[in-house]
Amino acid sequence: MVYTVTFNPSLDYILRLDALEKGEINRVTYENILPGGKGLNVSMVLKNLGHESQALGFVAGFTGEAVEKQFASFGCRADFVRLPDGFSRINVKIKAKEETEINGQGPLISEAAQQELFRKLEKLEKGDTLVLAGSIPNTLPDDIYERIMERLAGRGCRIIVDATKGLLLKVLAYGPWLIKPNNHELGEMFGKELRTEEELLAHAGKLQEKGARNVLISMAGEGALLLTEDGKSYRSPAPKGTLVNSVGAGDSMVAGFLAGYEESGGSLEEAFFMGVATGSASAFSENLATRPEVEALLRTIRR
Ligand SMILES: Nc1ncnc2c1ncn2[C@@H]1O[C@H](COP(=O)(O)OP(=O)(O)OP(=O)(O)O)[C@@H](O)[C@H]1O
Ligand SMILES: O=P(O)(O)OC[C@@]1(O)O[C@H](CO)[C@@H](O)[C@@H]1O
Repeated sequence: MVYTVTFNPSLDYILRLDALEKGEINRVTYENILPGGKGLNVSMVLKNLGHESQALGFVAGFTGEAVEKQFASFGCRADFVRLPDGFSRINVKIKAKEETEINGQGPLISEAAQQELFRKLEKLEKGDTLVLAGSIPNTLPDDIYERIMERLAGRGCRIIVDATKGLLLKVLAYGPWLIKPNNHELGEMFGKELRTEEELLAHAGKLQEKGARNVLISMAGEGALLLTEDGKSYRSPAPKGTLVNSVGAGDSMVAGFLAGYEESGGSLEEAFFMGVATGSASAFSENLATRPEVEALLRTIRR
């Protein structure tokens, strides 16, 4: 079973407008509200691809109820910890000439609530996959990913971490099965801009030296690279298409990778191409990738 953990789920309020004028009243031409947060997105795309998962994390208040309800309406399973106070955040995604995002802070997560999540994670067993994705609210200790990985050590679970630089660097010692920095995040981890594929793969190798097993580097419209634990590397251009909504492209890529790995009986190469196609299918669509969209793109990049 795949479990996704999202510490700070959200309602993503997606707005489209011709131009965003600072300091003015702006009127939108399109609006939508979707459940969000990286782990939830991974679960929703897995569902679209025909794979079950269970989402874990924290929700609070009326926005939390809306997250739960909408998430369930997509046919996704969740076992969230409900917090007594506060409300799940609303993240505003403004699509004008350029994309602007305003992500909320999220509710306070008490020590007792953290323990409740840890109890839920006790059910993980050999062969299960855990996806830890997204930021940690600043009301939580920033070693929480490490604490989870420490507790699960030796159980034979595959752990995927999709987080930004500080968080990601800290979990490497626990041997995550897959990490997915984008090319900019990878550069930031080393305090430099990485321009060529050779530079990116060399630095992915440095993350492997620190403990990461497989490193998937996403590069938005430039495609992706994969460095596997047995030293093989794969590259793929992004499929051709028109960018409609890049929110969740990275999460979709993780879901596609997992689905591809599962469906191919454990081929990292197949997982990689399915990941790229799924990321791009989400980027080219108003909503998250669907199976027919992914299959159509996969045919354009895979043999
Ligand atoms: N403009 C684009 N054109 C084609 N494919 C894209 C585009 N943007 C994203 N993708 C696809 O999605 C994958 C992941 O995108 P990206 O590198 O932006 O991840 P990310 O930085 O984690 O994104 P996010 O945090 O917005 O989810 C890319 O490797 C590519 O396959
Ligand atoms: O604030 P975080 O946790 O880093 O990111 C949250 C978020 O921006 O990521 C998802 C897209 O990847 C959105 O659904 C969500 O709003």
